[in-house]
Amino acid sequence: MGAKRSVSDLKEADLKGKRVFVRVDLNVPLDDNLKITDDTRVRAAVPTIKYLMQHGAKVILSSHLGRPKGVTPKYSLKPLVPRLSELLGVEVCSSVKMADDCIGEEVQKLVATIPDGGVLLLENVRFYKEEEKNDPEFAKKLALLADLYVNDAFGTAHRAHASTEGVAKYLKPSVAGFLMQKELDYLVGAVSNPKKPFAAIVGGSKVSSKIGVIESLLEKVDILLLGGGMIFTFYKAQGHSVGSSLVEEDKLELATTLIEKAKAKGVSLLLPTDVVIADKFAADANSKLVPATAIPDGWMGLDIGPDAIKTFSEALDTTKTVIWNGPMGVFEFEKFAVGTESIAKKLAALSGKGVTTIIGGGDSVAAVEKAGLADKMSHISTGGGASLELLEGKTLPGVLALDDA
Ligand SMILES: Nc1ncnc2c1ncn2[C@@H]1O[C@H](COP(=O)(O)OP(=O)(O)O)[C@@H](O)[C@H]1O
Ligand SMILES: O=C(OP(=O)(O)O)[C@H](O)COP(=O)(O)O
Repeated sequence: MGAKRSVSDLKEADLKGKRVFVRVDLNVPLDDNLKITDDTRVRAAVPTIKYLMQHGAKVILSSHLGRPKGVTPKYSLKPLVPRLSELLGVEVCSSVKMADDCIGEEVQKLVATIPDGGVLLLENVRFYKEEEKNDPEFAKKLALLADLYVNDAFGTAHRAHASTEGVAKYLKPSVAGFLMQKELDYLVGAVSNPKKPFAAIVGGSKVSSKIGVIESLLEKVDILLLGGGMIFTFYKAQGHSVGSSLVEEDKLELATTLIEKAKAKGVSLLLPTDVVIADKFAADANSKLVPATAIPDGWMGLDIGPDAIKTFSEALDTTKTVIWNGPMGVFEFEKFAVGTESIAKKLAALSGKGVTTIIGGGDSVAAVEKAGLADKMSHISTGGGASLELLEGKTLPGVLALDDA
């Protein structure tokens, strides 16, 4: 996938008075009172919107929220309007309006009222099943609203949907927004051309969900640190007792192959030497520390131990680029969050010393945010699934559809 045209290539002459369809990812968590509990994605969408506003464009924002089946009030994007208005600045608040739909005559009428530099937020594009089917007729109806297209929805760029892929065929130019560009710069740029030594930390629950990432990273990294639930499949494959830890029996052979591949490629693959085990999968479980290779029956490994943290930290001290995907333990339970928190702290400290630190989406981001260290990292991805697919070396349809640079 070559470089894509960016919104920064569009100047005042290209934008003034133009209707710009901007696909953003405003799929944020809402509580029972429809309050936003994490506005990271809203904040991340702001630079592109502001740029377009400042250059006199009429900004039409489109996003999905959740996975609704048809029109579902709890998945309306209306709760996003106040925060979006706040972030875009008081003088433009009045121009953030809400269409009750995302296509059709009424929406077209509303679009016609957007002043230059104004913003309109369309209703959840997934209220139409045609969105996820990438229906060309639906994409044409979206395209009818605008003159050009900006895709800044990195978190949804792995979906070939009408608003992320189909619509790009009918609107030209079709360009990447600033967030999309930044995500690609870090997750493709820094990873394919990293300052070396380059380390990857891969954790999370299952080997099966990370095979692609591990295989792809083995081609690039000098050091690979493995943590989380997946390590027990590796230990079992090596003949160790893992008690009732998470194991994927059908992935034992694969785990052995991955260890051999790392050896053949000269990648230093480190597994935790000690683990914190629990007598049940619960926040209030009894716990103790044991060597990772000697977990007693009836106990399960839920976190990496202090010795592993020390070994991992020392290995990371030698690096210039680190990418992290997946927690080191069940960080949702306080007792088993130490490994994940320690790695987050280590990466924050390394960032301070000029090491490029990239957090590849999903639960690892939640863990870094929980530790209050998000602003210390070089880059935190806004996409879980999308960043995984990129790290696996896949091409994202939402990016592929954009104009080449
Ligand atoms: N030792 C473990 N045993 C069981 N589950 C684990 C263990 N370590 C981590 N996990 C779980 O893995 C989940 C995250 O896995 P995954 O979705 O693969 O990560 P990510 O979202 O970062 O890609 C977390 O919910 C965490 O509780
Ligand atoms: O939250 C998202 O993905 P993520 O949880 O993998 O980061 C995106 O908004 C995509 O949503 P989807 O997985 O319903 O297509």
